[in-house]
Amino acid sequence: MIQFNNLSFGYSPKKLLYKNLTLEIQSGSIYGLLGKNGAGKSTLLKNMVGTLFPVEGSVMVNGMVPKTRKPSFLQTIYYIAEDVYVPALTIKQYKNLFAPFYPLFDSDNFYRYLTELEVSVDGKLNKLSFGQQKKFVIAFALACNTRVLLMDEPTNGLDIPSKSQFRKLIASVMNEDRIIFISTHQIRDLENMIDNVIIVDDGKLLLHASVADIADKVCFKTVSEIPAGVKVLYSEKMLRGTAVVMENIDGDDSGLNLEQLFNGVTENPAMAKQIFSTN
Ligand SMILES: Nc1ncnc2c1ncn2[C@@H]1O[C@H](COP(=O)(O)OP(=O)(O)OP(=O)(O)O)[C@@H](O)[C@H]1O
Repeated sequence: MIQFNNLSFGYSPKKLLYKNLTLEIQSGSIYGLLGKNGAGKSTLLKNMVGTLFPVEGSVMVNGMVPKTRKPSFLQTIYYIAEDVYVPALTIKQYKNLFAPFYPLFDSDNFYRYLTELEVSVDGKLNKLSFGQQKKFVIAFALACNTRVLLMDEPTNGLDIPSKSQFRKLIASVMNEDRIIFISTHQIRDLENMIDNVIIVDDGKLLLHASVADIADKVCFKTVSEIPAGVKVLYSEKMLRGTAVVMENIDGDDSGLNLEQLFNGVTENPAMAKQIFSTN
């Protein structure tokens, strides 16, 4: 479990980005972290891995304090940054150098993931294309078998087949002890994969809800007229009617449209709060 307890964080002491953030992230779940540019997504991930740390309050990852960066903590968490960096080493050299830091590293699976993601194992890593480097890092991260896996824009730069392969791999490595936490703008890449959604804006937590809770509280419809007497979180004129995200008063099961949900929550946070705070 990851617990943010009244966490405040700012890059400058005079201007806090997060103020009193309290949030609990459960094991056994895949989280999608969404937010506009500059909303504070990467900052949140860096607080979890301990490269940034709170000004006030705390963050605990499976009972450990990230900022101490103890080996016993670092071997349980893997963070894929948005911009990957790979040294001028072969895949084998890289594995021999870095895998020993992760006691649960699975070499057979590592090569299997590379094959499934179609990353060539010959030559130096820095000669691979950006997308191939990204896939190499994903394969390595998955093979580390850490209890916490944080990924910042993992599908950025991946081609279409690789994105679906990525989703399959994530589903295959998930278990009840693990937390997989993905920050992204590529909303479509997350649909059908995540079971919890977190939306932040300007350092504020606008939404933390399970996909089941979202389906319970709102429905996604295309209507000819915007319905009256019901909370409409978001509407958008389409070719055939108006797409709406509205309060789910009839218990409809209309699936999830993360993009529309995101637009509704960020444009209308007060209404989102009202809808999602009801039981
Ligand atoms: N090293 C830094 N020093 C000062 N301010 C920073 C630093 N890194 C980020 N910020 C600021 O903190 C805020 C949050 O940045 P962050 O990178 O967490 O956003 P993000 O949601 O990940 O954005 P994006 O989607 O564009 O990657 C932004 O206003 C950004 O300018």
